[in-house]
Amino acid sequence: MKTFDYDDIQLVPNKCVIKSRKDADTSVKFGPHTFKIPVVPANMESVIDEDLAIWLAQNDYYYVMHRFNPETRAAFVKMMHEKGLFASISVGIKDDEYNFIDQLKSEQLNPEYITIDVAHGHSDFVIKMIQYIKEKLPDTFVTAGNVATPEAVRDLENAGADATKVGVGPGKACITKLKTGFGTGGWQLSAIRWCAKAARKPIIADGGIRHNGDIAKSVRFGASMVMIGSMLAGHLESPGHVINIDGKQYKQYWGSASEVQKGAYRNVEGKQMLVPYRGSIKDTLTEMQEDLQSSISYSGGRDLEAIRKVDYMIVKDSIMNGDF
Ligand SMILES: NC(=O)C1=CN([C@@H]2O[C@H](COP(=O)(O)OP(=O)(O)OC[C@H]3O[C@@H](n4cnc5c(N)ncnc54)[C@H](OP(=O)(O)O)[C@@H]3O)[C@@H](O)[C@H]2O)C=CC1
Ligand SMILES: Nc1nc2c(ncn2[C@@H]2O[C@H](COP(=O)(O)O)[C@@H](O)[C@H]2O)c(=O)[nH]1
Repeated sequence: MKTFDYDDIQLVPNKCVIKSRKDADTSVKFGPHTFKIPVVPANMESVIDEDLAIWLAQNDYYYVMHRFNPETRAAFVKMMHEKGLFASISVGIKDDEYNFIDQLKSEQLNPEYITIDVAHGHSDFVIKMIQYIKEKLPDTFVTAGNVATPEAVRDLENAGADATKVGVGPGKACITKLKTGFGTGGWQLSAIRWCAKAARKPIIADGGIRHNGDIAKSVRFGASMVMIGSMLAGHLESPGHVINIDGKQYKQYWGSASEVQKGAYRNVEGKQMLVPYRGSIKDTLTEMQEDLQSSISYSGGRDLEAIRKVDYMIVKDSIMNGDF
């Protein structure tokens, strides 16, 4: 199969029909809510915490809280609902997680969104968890992942998932490709395209975003939402500490399957690294929205739908020469 990734593609402009980029509508409906932009910070401990989740929900951005403080999740759902905000949490697939779903049901805490967050989402045990959540919390919008193939998307959708998350190994802090030989690293955008053709429900493109223009490319190839880790980790609001090295500021970004996250060197498929400090996430999200408005203008339309129809050129191995 001929494959490509974000740097191998350029979208082809169409005649502009809007007077100003401000007139381009970047909003997206995902599940029961409509959000400002099709971007969600990764559900990683180094990317999101409760304060950031509250700010994102208050400002019409989608968020997914991580699952690495499992005992705080029920209180988190309650707190968000008391503030009049939507609750969006993550679960795994181990036995305790079934007790947690039972707890949510018995306490009538119905989160609007649950994301099943495991490395290898094409699994009987993910299917079982989807079915369990849908039985106990039928009104909750369930995203399941991560997967890499159309067959996986169809299996999870057939089990009841409302959305699937695509991307195995393209992440910046990822070493899955090196440790296991598997994944979509190097062909993530092709994987989005391949999976989106089979999907009957929304897909989230997860991992490998390195530039704002990659968001538009993800939308072009079928993503409804784009999950971003490293590019959203280095902010004032991000959980890690600011670190000064030779007059430059950085923040720590660690993989969810790293030794740092796991507290042990077992089945490690992620690493810790430094990302440049970028100030407030508010400015970065605003810039992403402005760049996406520009993308819509280049697509010759007024909203995200227009991007989905544009032509593209494969420019393998050429476009990054000297650009950055
Ligand atoms: N998107 C990506 O490319 C990747 C993301 N991650 C992230 O790292 C975190 C930890 O992930 P994960 O290890 O799945 O979470 P868990 O530790 O919750 O493991 C998931 C469950 O699936 C079992 N399992 C069987 N085969 C695999 C496999 N190949 N990989 C992982 N689990 C398997 C595990 O058992 P056992 O542990 O006994 O094998 C465990 O019971 C998550 O947040 C995940 O999103 C991790 C790697 C890749
Ligand atoms: N293989 C691994 N993938 C991981 C790990 N922790 C998170 N992730 C995935 O990466 C994306 C973010 O990617 P980025 O390119 O935007 O930085 C995240 O949403 C997860 O799917 C890990 O330890 N190993």
